[in-house]
Amino acid sequence: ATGSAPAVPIDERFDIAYVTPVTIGTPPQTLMLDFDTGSSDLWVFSSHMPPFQVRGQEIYTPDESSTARLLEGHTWSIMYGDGSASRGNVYVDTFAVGGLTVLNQAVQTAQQVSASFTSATNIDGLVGLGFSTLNTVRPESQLTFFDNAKASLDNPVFTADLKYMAAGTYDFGFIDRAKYTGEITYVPIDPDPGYWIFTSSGYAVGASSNFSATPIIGIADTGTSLVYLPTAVLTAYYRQVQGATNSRSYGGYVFPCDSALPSFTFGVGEERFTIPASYIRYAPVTEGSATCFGGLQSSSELGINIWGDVALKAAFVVFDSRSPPRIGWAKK
Ligand SMILES: Cc1cc(CN)n(C)n1
Repeated sequence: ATGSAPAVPIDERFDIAYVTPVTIGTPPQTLMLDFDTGSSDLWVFSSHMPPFQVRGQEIYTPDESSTARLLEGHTWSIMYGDGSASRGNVYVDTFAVGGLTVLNQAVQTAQQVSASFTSATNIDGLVGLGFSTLNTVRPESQLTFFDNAKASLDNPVFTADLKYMAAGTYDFGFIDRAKYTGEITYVPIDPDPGYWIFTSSGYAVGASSNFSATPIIGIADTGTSLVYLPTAVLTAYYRQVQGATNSRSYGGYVFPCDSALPSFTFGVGEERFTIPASYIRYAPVTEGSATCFGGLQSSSELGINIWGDVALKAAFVVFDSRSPPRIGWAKK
């Protein structure tokens, strides 16, 4: 089996996050979920939430699904790197995305979500594509949809083709030769922490002229908007940007929106990927401001480097969960 589904930006002005249509239950209930390689819970806004926490999101109502079964005594609770959080109980039900159907998928129904989820009116929940060891359901942790689907997939892989201010694609079970150019460069993944962790071979400010060959261990995270890298890399980059400052009040590097920006190049093995300046001129700090927030930010507070959407949309990325797992990067 194979599947293919769109990854649609939730905002037409900035690539804050991408959502993908899925159906849950019988008859099918359609929700738009954020496919997140940086976590491993499949959770949804639900009929179990207080109405004031729902602001336009679609909700899953298990009582209206003839195939929903409560997973007795099971609960979940998750907090993400950005401080957002949610928790609730658990059902199993039929889950379908891009032509793929998984019976008895654990669907975590929210009872509480934090304010930032309530404000994200175009995100109805998340589909974790990390390793199932990270799943937060207790007393028995649950498998991701990808782990449940894997045995029936033509190949145990999924790919991310995210795009700048446009709809991209998640493919499951196959690698679409038409979505990339040249060859795919694969590097090993350390699955133990549960993330898609790999080592980048270095970086350059601008094109890959002055490339610094220095290993950068980080996670490929489709659920994070920006790129978070070590301070040394950030100072090397923003030193080239007129008026750039690391703003405590805005919580990161900002610069005048009309400043010239270099591109940013990162290495995967011998291959070099360049993030265009337009991706790094991420968004005005507030609507209409002449100050812009950078797409490259510091990882010093996070304890881990993150290759989020700003980097992922510069490439075609293969998440290959063969044994041992690996990640592949190709130009497009
Ligand atoms: C909701 C959410 C998901 C992620 C990435 N794993 N973050 C940082 N926030």
